[in-house]
Amino acid sequence: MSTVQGRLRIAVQKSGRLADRSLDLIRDAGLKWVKGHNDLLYRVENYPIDLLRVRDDDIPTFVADGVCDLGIVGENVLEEGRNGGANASVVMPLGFGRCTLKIATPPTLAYDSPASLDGLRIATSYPKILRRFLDERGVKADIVVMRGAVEVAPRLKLAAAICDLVSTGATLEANGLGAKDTVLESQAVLIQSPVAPEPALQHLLDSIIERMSGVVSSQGAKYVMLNAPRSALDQITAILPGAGSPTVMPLMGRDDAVAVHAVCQEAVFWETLEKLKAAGASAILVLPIEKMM
Ligand SMILES: Nc1ncnc2c1ncn2[C@@H]1O[C@H](COP(=O)(O)OP(=O)(O)OP(=O)(O)O)[C@@H](O)[C@H]1O
Ligand SMILES: O=P(O)(O)OC[C@H]1O[C@H](OP(=O)(O)OP(=O)(O)O)[C@H](O)[C@@H]1O
Ligand SMILES: [Mg+2]
Repeated sequence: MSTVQGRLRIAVQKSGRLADRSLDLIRDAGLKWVKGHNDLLYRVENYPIDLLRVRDDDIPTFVADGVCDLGIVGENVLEEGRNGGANASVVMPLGFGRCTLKIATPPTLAYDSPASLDGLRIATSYPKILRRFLDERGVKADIVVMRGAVEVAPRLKLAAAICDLVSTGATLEANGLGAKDTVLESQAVLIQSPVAPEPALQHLLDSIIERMSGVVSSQGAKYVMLNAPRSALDQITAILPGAGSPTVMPLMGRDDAVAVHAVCQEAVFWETLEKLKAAGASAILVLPIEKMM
């Protein structure tokens, strides 16, 4: 049973890289709140739901223990937080907060493969994930845990190499380190508690998940409308990126051409429009999609 009677709880990062995008997703799923005095808890006005704003490291535990029904957290934090007990399950990847946990080394260290780390010290904030990575490859290395500023460890001679999150690579570059092997690819995920909510809230929980799924799948998706010569229909539908079966409709007074409407799940670039045009398409419109279910 959820700990608060009559209300669902969603755990989100209070401040940091995932905070804004997590609230955007929840807002796009139709939830409304006003920021009150209580910084820890946002009370949703239009549904019996509270948003619990916490350090991201605490989110997997809150969700695993049933303190929260849902949570939004990076896969890196979720993996690092796994233990022997009941865990939160991943409902879906959310497409933001993408980063990679990588081994990085200074130029003075000869690195060919993880075996090059044998006998060395590696600094990281992700000791469990790194230990598993090394064990799977039979590499014996010491791990020194740092909560932040991991990239300074080689300069301070605290460690020979590091294992840290990378996205643009600017932090590594600024510290004279080079990215090597990938330990984990990560993005934000929606996680769900193994503890069921009280029965009266199950329907709301399912509906929030479905709405979030709709928001995520409509992100980047486009609605494309165009006119196509019948003779080029196969070629044109093949060019449309990530379109399932497009809708094909007659055009009034035209036997030789049809209107094609398609939902494209992948980005529609100018290059795609140029290819469509070259294949005979005309009157091409690309529209954003606000909601999808
Ligand atoms: N450079 C990055 N680019 C994209 N996503 C990142 C990057 N660094 C981290 N992330 C993702 O964002 C999550 C949150 O990062 P952030 O730096 O805000 O965490 P934090 O400092 O641990 O915050 P908290 O105070 O909540 O503990 C990370 O766990 C990771 O999933
Ligand atoms: O490859 P880059 O784009 O440079 O990003 C990588 C940096 O981003 C993260 O830290 P963040 O900036 O979130 O600060 P933190 O270490 O205080 O969490 C991560 O720990 C790296 O230091
Ligand atoms: Mg944290």
